[in-house]
Amino acid sequence: MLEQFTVGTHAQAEDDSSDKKRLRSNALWEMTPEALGTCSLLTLAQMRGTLFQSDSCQVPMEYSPFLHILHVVPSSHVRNKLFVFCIMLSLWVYMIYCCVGYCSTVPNLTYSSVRRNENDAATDNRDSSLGASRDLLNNENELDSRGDEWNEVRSEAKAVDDNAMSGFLNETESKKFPQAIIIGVKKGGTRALLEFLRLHPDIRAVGAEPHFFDRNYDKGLEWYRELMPKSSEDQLTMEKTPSYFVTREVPSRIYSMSKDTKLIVVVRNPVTRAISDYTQTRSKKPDIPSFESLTFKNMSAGLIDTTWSAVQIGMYARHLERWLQFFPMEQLLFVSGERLITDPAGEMTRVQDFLRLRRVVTEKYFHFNPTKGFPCLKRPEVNTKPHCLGKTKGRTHPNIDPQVVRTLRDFYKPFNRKFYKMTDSLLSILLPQYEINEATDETQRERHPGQHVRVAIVFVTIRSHHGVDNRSAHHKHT
Ligand SMILES: Nc1ncnc2c1ncn2[C@@H]1O[C@H](COP(=O)(O)OS(=O)(=O)O)[C@@H](OP(=O)(O)O)[C@H]1O
Repeated sequence: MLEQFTVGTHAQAEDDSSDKKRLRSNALWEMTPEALGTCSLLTLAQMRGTLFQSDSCQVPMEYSPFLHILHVVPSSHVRNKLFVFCIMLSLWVYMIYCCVGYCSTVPNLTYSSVRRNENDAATDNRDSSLGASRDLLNNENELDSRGDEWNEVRSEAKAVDDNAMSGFLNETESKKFPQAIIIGVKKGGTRALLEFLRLHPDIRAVGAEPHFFDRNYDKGLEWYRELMPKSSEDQLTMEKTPSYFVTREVPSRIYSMSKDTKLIVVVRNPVTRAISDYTQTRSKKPDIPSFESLTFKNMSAGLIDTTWSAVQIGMYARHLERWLQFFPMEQLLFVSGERLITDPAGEMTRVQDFLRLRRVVTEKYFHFNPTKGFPCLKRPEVNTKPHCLGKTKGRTHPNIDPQVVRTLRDFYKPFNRKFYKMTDSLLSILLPQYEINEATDETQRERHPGQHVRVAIVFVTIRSHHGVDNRSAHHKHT
Protein backbone atom coordinates (compact mmCIF):
# COMPACT_ATOMS: atom_id res chain seq x y z
CA MET A 1 0.00 0.00 0.00
CA LEU A 2 1.42 3.35 -1.03
CA GLU A 3 0.67 6.62 0.59
CA GLN A 4 1.78 10.05 -0.43
CA PHE A 5 2.92 12.39 2.27
CA THR A 6 3.69 16.06 1.87
CA VAL A 7 5.29 17.13 5.04
CA GLY A 8 8.36 18.79 6.53
CA THR A 9 8.31 22.31 7.79
CA HIS A 10 5.34 23.21 5.62
CA ALA A 11 2.93 20.40 5.81
CA GLN A 12 2.45 17.05 7.41
CA ALA A 13 -0.06 14.26 7.39
CA GLU A 14 -1.64 15.72 10.39
CA ASP A 15 -4.84 17.72 10.86
CA ASP A 16 -4.39 19.06 14.30
CA SER A 17 -3.30 22.69 13.85
CA SER A 18 -2.06 23.12 17.41
CA ASP A 19 0.18 20.16 16.84
CA LYS A 20 1.36 21.81 13.66
CA LYS A 21 2.37 24.88 15.66
CA ARG A 22 4.18 22.74 18.14
CA LEU A 23 5.92 21.02 15.33
CA ARG A 24 6.95 24.27 13.68
CA SER A 25 8.30 25.60 16.92
CA ASN A 26 10.57 22.60 17.12
CA ALA A 27 13.92 23.81 15.86
CA LEU A 28 14.92 20.43 14.59
CA TRP A 29 12.06 20.13 12.18
CA GLU A 30 12.03 23.74 11.15
CA MET A 31 15.73 24.18 10.56
CA THR A 32 17.04 20.89 9.39
CA PRO A 33 15.46 20.62 5.93
CA GLU A 34 16.82 23.99 4.89
CA ALA A 35 20.16 23.34 6.48
CA LEU A 36 20.59 19.96 4.98
CA GLY A 37 19.04 20.66 1.62
CA THR A 38 16.08 18.85 0.31
CA CYS A 39 16.39 15.14 -0.08
CA SER A 40 19.08 14.42 2.46
CA LEU A 41 16.61 14.77 5.30
CA LEU A 42 14.20 12.72 3.35
CA THR A 43 16.71 9.91 3.22
CA LEU A 44 17.36 10.25 6.91
CA ALA A 45 13.69 10.40 7.65
CA GLN A 46 13.04 7.36 5.55
CA MET A 47 15.77 5.48 7.32
CA ARG A 48 14.20 6.33 10.62
CA GLY A 49 10.76 5.47 9.28
CA THR A 50 9.27 8.93 9.78
CA LEU A 51 6.75 10.54 7.55
CA PHE A 52 8.44 13.91 7.10
CA GLN A 53 9.46 15.03 3.65
CA SER A 54 10.21 18.44 2.14
CA ASP A 55 8.00 19.91 -0.56
CA SER A 56 10.59 19.61 -3.22
CA CYS A 57 11.16 16.00 -2.55
CA GLN A 58 7.80 14.43 -2.80
CA VAL A 59 8.04 10.79 -3.50
CA PRO A 60 5.68 7.99 -2.74
CA MET A 61 6.53 6.23 0.45
CA GLU A 62 5.54 2.79 1.41
CA TYR A 63 3.19 2.17 4.27
CA SER A 64 5.12 1.52 7.42
CA PRO A 65 3.83 0.12 10.68
CA PHE A 66 6.07 2.61 12.39
CA LEU A 67 4.24 5.46 10.67
CA HIS A 68 1.04 3.94 11.76
CA ILE A 69 2.18 3.96 15.34
CA LEU A 70 3.15 7.59 14.96
CA HIS A 71 -0.34 8.34 13.79
CA VAL A 72 -1.88 6.87 16.85
CA VAL A 73 0.50 8.53 19.27
CA PRO A 74 -1.70 11.32 20.56
CA SER A 75 0.82 14.15 20.77
CA SER A 76 3.24 15.25 18.08
CA HIS A 77 5.42 16.59 20.89
CA VAL A 78 5.83 13.06 22.17
CA ARG A 79 6.50 11.88 18.62
CA ASN A 80 9.24 14.45 18.17
CA LYS A 81 10.86 13.46 21.40
CA LEU A 82 10.67 9.85 20.40
CA PHE A 83 12.31 10.62 17.10
CA VAL A 84 15.14 12.61 18.69
CA PHE A 85 15.60 9.85 21.22
CA CYS A 86 15.88 7.25 18.45
CA ILE A 87 18.49 9.29 16.62
CA MET A 88 20.50 9.82 19.79
CA LEU A 89 20.30 6.14 20.63
CA SER A 90 21.46 5.14 17.15
CA LEU A 91 24.36 7.55 17.36
CA TRP A 92 25.43 6.20 20.74
CA VAL A 93 25.22 2.61 19.59
CA TYR A 94 27.23 3.53 16.50
CA MET A 95 29.88 5.33 18.55
CA ILE A 96 30.32 2.45 20.98
CA TYR A 97 30.44 0.05 18.07
CA CYS A 98 33.18 2.10 16.45
CA CYS A 99 35.17 2.54 19.62
CA VAL A 100 35.59 -1.19 20.12
CA GLY A 101 37.10 -1.50 16.72
CA TYR A 102 34.41 -3.03 14.58
CA CYS A 103 33.69 0.00 12.50
CA SER A 104 35.74 0.59 9.42
CA THR A 105 34.36 4.01 8.66
CA VAL A 106 35.60 5.70 11.78
CA PRO A 107 39.23 5.60 12.88
CA ASN A 108 39.20 3.40 15.93
CA LEU A 109 41.23 4.06 19.00
CA THR A 110 43.79 1.31 19.25
CA TYR A 111 42.50 -1.93 17.94
CA SER A 112 43.55 -1.90 14.34
CA SER A 113 46.93 -0.38 14.92
CA VAL A 114 47.78 -2.90 17.61
CA ARG A 115 46.53 -5.74 15.49
CA ARG A 116 48.44 -4.48 12.52
CA ASN A 117 51.60 -4.13 14.52
CA GLU A 118 51.21 -7.59 15.93
CA ASN A 119 50.68 -9.00 12.50
CA ASP A 120 53.68 -7.08 11.23
CA ALA A 121 55.74 -8.53 14.02
CA ALA A 122 54.57 -12.01 13.19
CA THR A 123 55.36 -11.50 9.52
CA ASP A 124 58.75 -10.13 10.35
CA ASN A 125 59.38 -13.04 12.63
CA ARG A 126 58.70 -15.42 9.82
CA ASP A 127 60.88 -13.50 7.42
CA SER A 128 63.80 -13.11 9.74
CA SER A 129 63.72 -16.63 11.06
CA LEU A 130 64.67 -18.38 7.89
CA GLY A 131 68.35 -17.75 7.67
CA ALA A 132 70.08 -19.60 10.52
CA SER A 133 71.98 -22.79 9.91
CA ARG A 134 71.87 -25.95 11.99
CA ASP A 135 68.71 -24.68 13.47
CA LEU A 136 66.02 -26.87 12.13
CA LEU A 137 63.74 -25.39 14.67
CA ASN A 138 64.27 -21.80 13.94
CA ASN A 139 61.06 -21.05 12.18
CA GLU A 140 59.07 -23.37 14.30
CA ASN A 141 57.67 -20.85 16.66
CA GLU A 142 55.74 -19.32 13.86
CA LEU A 143 52.42 -20.36 15.27
CA ASP A 144 53.24 -19.31 18.74
CA SER A 145 54.72 -16.08 17.44
CA ARG A 146 51.32 -15.14 16.26
CA GLY A 147 49.90 -15.99 19.64
CA ASP A 148 47.45 -18.34 18.03
CA GLU A 149 47.00 -20.61 20.97
CA TRP A 150 44.19 -21.13 23.31
CA ASN A 151 41.62 -18.95 21.83
CA GLU A 152 44.45 -16.57 22.37
CA VAL A 153 43.37 -14.62 19.40
CA ARG A 154 40.07 -14.25 21.12
CA SER A 155 41.48 -13.42 24.50
CA GLU A 156 44.02 -11.16 22.88
CA ALA A 157 41.37 -9.41 20.87
CA LYS A 158 39.36 -9.07 24.03
CA ALA A 159 42.33 -7.68 25.88
CA VAL A 160 42.95 -5.23 23.09
CA ASP A 161 39.29 -4.36 22.98
CA ASP A 162 39.37 -3.83 26.71
CA ASN A 163 42.33 -1.61 26.18
CA ALA A 164 40.57 0.27 23.45
CA MET A 165 37.54 0.82 25.59
CA SER A 166 39.42 1.66 28.73
CA GLY A 167 41.74 3.87 26.70
CA PHE A 168 38.68 5.66 25.47
CA LEU A 169 37.32 6.05 28.94
CA ASN A 170 40.60 6.61 30.70
CA GLU A 171 43.07 8.88 29.06
CA THR A 172 45.75 8.12 31.65
CA GLU A 173 46.49 4.80 29.92
CA SER A 174 49.48 4.64 27.66
CA LYS A 175 51.75 2.19 25.91
CA LYS A 176 54.81 1.37 27.97
CA PHE A 177 57.90 -0.72 27.55
CA PRO A 178 57.49 -4.04 29.30
CA GLN A 179 58.60 -4.02 32.90
CA ALA A 180 58.75 -7.82 32.88
CA ILE A 181 59.60 -10.22 30.08
CA ILE A 182 59.34 -13.99 29.78
CA ILE A 183 62.67 -14.57 28.07
CA GLY A 184 62.63 -18.36 27.74
CA VAL A 185 63.00 -21.13 27.30
CA LYS A 186 61.52 -22.36 24.10
CA LYS A 187 59.14 -25.28 24.76
CA GLY A 188 59.42 -24.66 28.47
CA GLY A 189 55.76 -23.71 28.92
CA THR A 190 56.09 -20.01 28.16
CA ARG A 191 52.73 -19.72 26.42
CA ALA A 192 50.94 -21.30 29.35
CA LEU A 193 52.65 -18.92 31.78
CA LEU A 194 51.82 -15.85 29.72
CA GLU A 195 48.20 -16.86 29.41
CA PHE A 196 47.99 -17.55 33.14
CA LEU A 197 49.41 -14.11 33.79
CA ARG A 198 47.00 -12.45 31.42
CA LEU A 199 44.21 -13.42 33.76
CA HIS A 200 45.59 -10.96 36.24
CA PRO A 201 43.88 -7.57 36.10
CA ASP A 202 47.15 -5.79 36.81
CA ILE A 203 48.88 -7.25 33.78
CA ARG A 204 48.68 -6.17 30.19
CA ALA A 205 50.58 -8.41 27.83
CA VAL A 206 51.05 -8.59 24.12
CA GLY A 207 49.85 -11.96 22.82
CA ALA A 208 52.18 -12.48 19.88
CA GLU A 209 55.91 -12.84 20.33
CA PRO A 210 57.49 -9.52 19.32
CA HIS A 211 61.05 -10.91 18.84
CA PHE A 212 62.21 -7.35 19.19
CA PHE A 213 65.53 -7.87 20.95
CA ASP A 214 66.66 -10.70 18.72
CA ARG A 215 65.19 -10.17 15.26
CA ASN A 216 63.58 -6.77 15.05
CA TYR A 217 66.01 -4.63 17.00
CA ASP A 218 66.78 -2.43 14.02
CA LYS A 219 63.15 -1.31 13.98
CA GLY A 220 63.84 0.78 17.05
CA LEU A 221 62.38 1.07 20.51
CA GLU A 222 59.39 3.11 19.40
CA TRP A 223 58.32 0.31 17.11
CA TYR A 224 58.55 -2.02 20.09
CA ARG A 225 56.55 0.21 22.36
CA GLU A 226 53.82 0.56 19.76
CA LEU A 227 53.31 -3.20 19.92
CA MET A 228 52.43 -3.02 23.58
CA PRO A 229 48.86 -2.76 24.78
CA LYS A 230 47.86 0.34 26.66
CA SER A 231 48.13 0.09 30.39
CA SER A 232 47.44 2.25 33.38
CA GLU A 233 50.03 3.32 35.94
CA ASP A 234 49.11 0.39 38.19
CA GLN A 235 49.47 -2.24 35.52
CA LEU A 236 52.51 -4.16 34.38
CA THR A 237 53.24 -4.50 30.70
CA MET A 238 54.64 -7.88 29.62
CA GLU A 239 55.67 -9.85 26.61
CA LYS A 240 57.20 -13.26 25.95
CA THR A 241 59.77 -14.26 23.39
CA PRO A 242 61.44 -17.56 24.37
CA SER A 243 64.41 -17.15 22.05
CA TYR A 244 65.72 -14.17 24.04
CA PHE A 245 67.25 -16.46 26.66
CA VAL A 246 69.67 -18.04 24.22
CA THR A 247 70.45 -15.04 22.02
CA ARG A 248 73.81 -13.50 22.74
CA GLU A 249 72.92 -9.86 22.09
CA VAL A 250 69.69 -9.76 24.03
CA PRO A 251 70.83 -9.20 27.66
CA SER A 252 72.69 -5.99 26.83
CA ARG A 253 69.82 -4.76 24.70
CA ILE A 254 67.21 -5.30 27.38
CA TYR A 255 69.55 -3.71 29.88
CA SER A 256 69.84 -0.60 27.75
CA MET A 257 66.05 -0.38 27.48
CA SER A 258 65.73 -0.67 31.27
CA LYS A 259 68.14 -2.18 33.76
CA ASP A 260 65.17 -2.81 36.07
CA THR A 261 63.37 -5.17 33.73
CA LYS A 262 62.25 -8.32 35.51
CA LEU A 263 63.12 -11.49 33.69
CA ILE A 264 61.28 -14.78 33.87
CA VAL A 265 62.64 -18.05 32.56
CA VAL A 266 60.48 -21.15 32.37
CA VAL A 267 62.83 -24.12 32.54
CA ARG A 268 62.03 -27.70 31.77
CA ASN A 269 63.99 -30.92 31.82
CA PRO A 270 66.43 -30.21 28.99
CA VAL A 271 66.05 -33.69 27.52
CA THR A 272 62.27 -33.43 27.37
CA ARG A 273 62.60 -29.91 26.10
CA ALA A 274 64.83 -31.06 23.25
CA ILE A 275 62.36 -33.79 22.31
CA SER A 276 59.51 -31.30 22.44
CA ASP A 277 61.46 -28.96 20.21
CA TYR A 278 62.15 -31.77 17.78
CA THR A 279 58.50 -32.85 17.85
CA GLN A 280 57.44 -29.38 16.88
CA THR A 281 59.84 -29.30 13.95
CA ARG A 282 58.76 -32.71 12.76
CA SER A 283 55.12 -31.68 12.81
CA LYS A 284 55.99 -29.18 10.09
CA LYS A 285 58.76 -31.05 8.31
CA PRO A 286 57.95 -34.74 8.61
CA ASP A 287 61.00 -35.68 6.53
CA ILE A 288 63.68 -34.46 8.90
CA PRO A 289 66.16 -37.05 10.20
CA SER A 290 65.46 -38.90 13.43
CA PHE A 291 66.02 -37.27 16.80
CA GLU A 292 68.70 -39.83 17.52
CA SER A 293 70.74 -39.04 14.43
CA LEU A 294 70.43 -35.28 14.91
CA THR A 295 71.60 -35.54 18.49
CA PHE A 296 75.02 -36.90 17.64
CA LYS A 297 77.94 -35.57 15.72
CA ASN A 298 79.34 -39.03 15.88
CA MET A 299 76.93 -41.60 17.14
CA SER A 300 79.38 -44.46 17.65
CA ALA A 301 81.71 -42.19 19.61
CA GLY A 302 78.74 -40.84 21.53
CA LEU A 303 79.71 -37.30 20.59
CA ILE A 304 76.76 -34.97 21.05
CA ASP A 305 76.18 -32.22 18.53
CA THR A 306 76.04 -29.10 20.67
CA THR A 307 75.51 -26.93 17.62
CA TRP A 308 72.04 -28.36 17.16
CA SER A 309 69.75 -25.79 18.72
CA ALA A 310 67.51 -28.45 20.27
CA VAL A 311 70.50 -29.59 22.31
CA GLN A 312 72.08 -26.18 22.81
CA ILE A 313 69.04 -24.44 24.31
CA GLY A 314 69.02 -26.88 27.25
CA MET A 315 72.53 -25.91 28.37
CA TYR A 316 70.91 -23.42 30.71
CA ALA A 317 73.99 -22.53 32.77
CA ARG A 318 75.86 -21.38 29.73
CA HIS A 319 73.08 -18.99 28.66
CA LEU A 320 72.50 -17.78 32.19
CA GLU A 321 76.11 -16.68 32.54
CA ARG A 322 75.56 -14.08 29.87
CA TRP A 323 72.49 -12.69 31.61
CA LEU A 324 74.29 -12.43 34.93
CA GLN A 325 76.81 -10.09 33.37
CA PHE A 326 74.00 -7.54 33.15
CA PHE A 327 71.35 -8.42 35.68
CA PRO A 328 71.54 -9.49 39.33
CA MET A 329 70.06 -12.85 40.17
CA GLU A 330 67.24 -11.19 42.15
CA GLN A 331 65.90 -9.82 38.91
CA LEU A 332 65.48 -13.27 37.42
CA LEU A 333 62.82 -15.79 38.27
CA PHE A 334 63.03 -19.41 37.22
CA VAL A 335 59.70 -21.12 36.84
CA SER A 336 59.46 -24.87 36.64
CA GLY A 337 57.76 -25.90 33.42
CA GLU A 338 56.86 -29.22 35.06
CA ARG A 339 55.20 -27.56 38.03
CA LEU A 340 53.33 -25.24 35.74
CA ILE A 341 51.49 -28.38 34.68
CA THR A 342 51.22 -30.24 37.98
CA ASP A 343 50.71 -27.25 40.27
CA PRO A 344 49.92 -24.18 38.18
CA ALA A 345 48.48 -22.22 41.10
CA GLY A 346 51.57 -22.83 43.24
CA GLU A 347 53.85 -21.69 40.49
CA MET A 348 51.67 -18.67 39.84
CA THR A 349 52.02 -17.69 43.48
CA ARG A 350 55.78 -17.50 43.03
CA VAL A 351 55.40 -15.50 39.84
CA GLN A 352 52.91 -13.05 41.28
CA ASP A 353 55.10 -12.52 44.35
CA PHE A 354 58.12 -11.93 42.16
CA LEU A 355 56.22 -9.35 40.14
CA ARG A 356 54.88 -7.82 43.35
CA LEU A 357 51.33 -8.42 42.28
CA ARG A 358 48.33 -9.33 44.36
CA ARG A 359 47.81 -13.11 44.45
CA VAL A 360 44.80 -13.07 42.20
CA VAL A 361 45.39 -16.07 39.97
CA THR A 362 44.80 -18.97 42.32
CA GLU A 363 43.49 -22.58 42.20
CA LYS A 364 40.05 -21.46 41.23
CA TYR A 365 41.34 -20.31 37.86
CA PHE A 366 42.53 -23.76 36.86
CA HIS A 367 40.77 -26.86 35.79
CA PHE A 368 42.77 -29.98 35.00
CA ASN A 369 41.53 -31.46 31.75
CA PRO A 370 42.24 -35.21 31.90
CA THR A 371 41.74 -35.65 28.16
CA LYS A 372 44.32 -33.05 27.30
CA GLY A 373 46.48 -33.87 30.27
CA PHE A 374 47.02 -30.24 31.15
CA PRO A 375 45.50 -27.56 33.29
CA CYS A 376 43.08 -25.36 31.40
CA LEU A 377 41.86 -21.96 32.41
CA LYS A 378 38.55 -20.90 33.73
CA ARG A 379 37.25 -17.57 34.83
CA PRO A 380 35.71 -18.19 38.22
CA GLU A 381 33.38 -15.22 37.97
CA VAL A 382 31.66 -16.57 34.86
CA ASN A 383 30.42 -20.08 34.42
CA THR A 384 31.99 -20.74 31.04
CA LYS A 385 33.83 -23.78 29.72
CA PRO A 386 37.52 -23.84 30.68
CA HIS A 387 39.86 -22.83 27.88
CA CYS A 388 42.78 -25.06 27.05
CA LEU A 389 45.86 -24.24 25.03
CA GLY A 390 45.64 -25.21 21.39
CA LYS A 391 46.71 -28.37 19.63
CA THR A 392 50.32 -27.28 19.24
CA LYS A 393 50.79 -27.43 23.00
CA GLY A 394 51.00 -30.85 24.52
CA ARG A 395 51.90 -32.79 21.42
CA THR A 396 52.58 -36.50 21.69
CA HIS A 397 56.32 -37.00 21.66
CA PRO A 398 57.87 -39.72 19.56
CA ASN A 399 59.53 -42.66 21.27
CA ILE A 400 63.22 -41.98 21.53
CA ASP A 401 65.82 -44.69 21.93
CA PRO A 402 66.26 -44.97 25.74
CA GLN A 403 70.02 -45.22 25.33
CA VAL A 404 70.05 -41.87 23.55
CA VAL A 405 67.89 -40.40 26.30
CA ARG A 406 70.35 -41.66 28.91
CA THR A 407 73.32 -40.28 27.01
CA LEU A 408 71.65 -36.91 26.73
CA ARG A 409 70.77 -36.90 30.38
CA ASP A 410 74.38 -37.60 31.27
CA PHE A 411 75.46 -34.88 28.90
CA TYR A 412 73.27 -32.32 30.66
CA LYS A 413 74.27 -33.30 34.21
CA PRO A 414 77.22 -30.89 34.58
CA PHE A 415 75.22 -28.08 33.04
CA ASN A 416 72.31 -28.73 35.36
CA ARG A 417 74.56 -28.85 38.44
CA LYS A 418 76.15 -25.59 37.50
CA PHE A 419 72.75 -24.13 36.87
CA TYR A 420 71.55 -25.15 40.36
CA LYS A 421 74.64 -23.59 41.86
CA MET A 422 74.13 -20.34 40.05
CA THR A 423 70.50 -20.11 41.03
CA ASP A 424 68.96 -20.14 44.48
CA SER A 425 68.19 -23.02 46.80
CA LEU A 426 64.56 -23.04 45.78
CA LEU A 427 65.46 -23.98 42.29
CA SER A 428 67.37 -26.97 43.56
CA ILE A 429 64.03 -28.23 44.82
CA LEU A 430 62.35 -27.70 41.55
CA LEU A 431 64.92 -29.10 39.24
CA PRO A 432 66.74 -32.16 40.63
CA GLN A 433 64.28 -34.38 38.88
CA TYR A 434 66.15 -33.44 35.75
CA GLU A 435 69.01 -35.45 37.09
CA ILE A 436 67.87 -38.26 39.27
CA ASN A 437 64.16 -38.58 39.75
CA GLU A 438 63.38 -40.74 36.79
CA ALA A 439 59.94 -41.58 38.09
CA THR A 440 58.83 -38.07 37.30
CA ASP A 441 60.74 -37.71 34.07
CA GLU A 442 58.43 -37.23 31.18
CA THR A 443 60.95 -38.67 28.80
CA GLN A 444 60.32 -42.05 30.39
CA ARG A 445 56.70 -42.02 29.50
CA GLU A 446 55.16 -42.59 26.19
CA ARG A 447 52.47 -40.01 25.94
CA HIS A 448 49.18 -40.66 24.27
CA PRO A 449 46.55 -38.01 23.88
CA GLY A 450 43.69 -38.70 26.17
CA GLN A 451 45.76 -40.93 28.39
CA HIS A 452 48.09 -38.48 29.96
CA VAL A 453 49.22 -39.57 33.33
CA ARG A 454 50.89 -36.65 34.93
CA VAL A 455 52.78 -37.70 38.00
CA ALA A 456 52.94 -34.95 40.51
CA ILE A 457 56.48 -33.92 41.24
CA VAL A 458 57.48 -35.57 44.46
CA PHE A 459 59.33 -33.37 46.85
CA VAL A 460 61.94 -35.74 48.03
CA THR A 461 64.69 -34.56 50.27
CA ILE A 462 67.56 -35.10 47.98
CA ARG A 463 70.96 -33.65 47.59
CA SER A 464 70.49 -30.02 48.29
CA HIS A 465 73.38 -27.87 47.31
CA HIS A 466 72.63 -25.65 50.24
CA GLY A 467 72.21 -28.24 52.90
CA VAL A 468 68.59 -27.46 53.68
CA ASP A 469 65.57 -29.64 53.76
CA ASN A 470 64.11 -28.93 50.39
CA ARG A 471 60.56 -29.43 51.40
CA SER A 472 60.66 -26.96 54.27
CA ALA A 473 62.59 -24.48 52.20
CA HIS A 474 59.81 -24.58 49.71
CA HIS A 475 57.12 -24.00 52.27
CA LYS A 476 58.98 -21.10 53.71
CA HIS A 477 59.07 -19.44 50.37
CA THR A 478 55.51 -19.93 49.33
N1 LIG B 1 48.45 -25.72 30.47
C1 LIG B 1 49.18 -26.20 29.46
N2 LIG B 1 48.60 -26.61 28.32
C2 LIG B 1 49.34 -27.09 27.31
N3 LIG B 1 50.68 -27.17 27.32
C3 LIG B 1 51.32 -26.78 28.45
C4 LIG B 1 50.61 -26.28 29.54
N4 LIG B 1 51.49 -25.96 30.50
C5 LIG B 1 52.70 -26.25 30.02
N5 LIG B 1 52.60 -26.74 28.78
C6 LIG B 1 53.75 -27.17 27.99
O1 LIG B 1 54.12 -26.07 27.18
C7 LIG B 1 54.93 -26.64 26.16
C8 LIG B 1 55.11 -25.62 25.07
O2 LIG B 1 55.98 -24.65 25.58
P1 LIG B 1 56.01 -23.17 25.05
O3 LIG B 1 54.66 -22.57 25.15
O4 LIG B 1 57.10 -22.48 25.77
O5 LIG B 1 56.39 -23.38 23.53
S1 LIG B 1 56.93 -22.28 22.53
O6 LIG B 1 58.35 -22.14 22.77
O7 LIG B 1 56.21 -21.03 22.77
O8 LIG B 1 56.67 -22.84 21.21
C9 LIG B 1 54.20 -27.89 25.74
O9 LIG B 1 55.15 -28.79 25.27
P2 LIG B 1 54.77 -30.16 24.54
O10 LIG B 1 54.03 -30.99 25.54
O11 LIG B 1 56.06 -30.77 24.18
O12 LIG B 1 53.95 -29.78 23.35
C10 LIG B 1 53.52 -28.33 27.03
O13 LIG B 1 54.10 -29.45 27.61
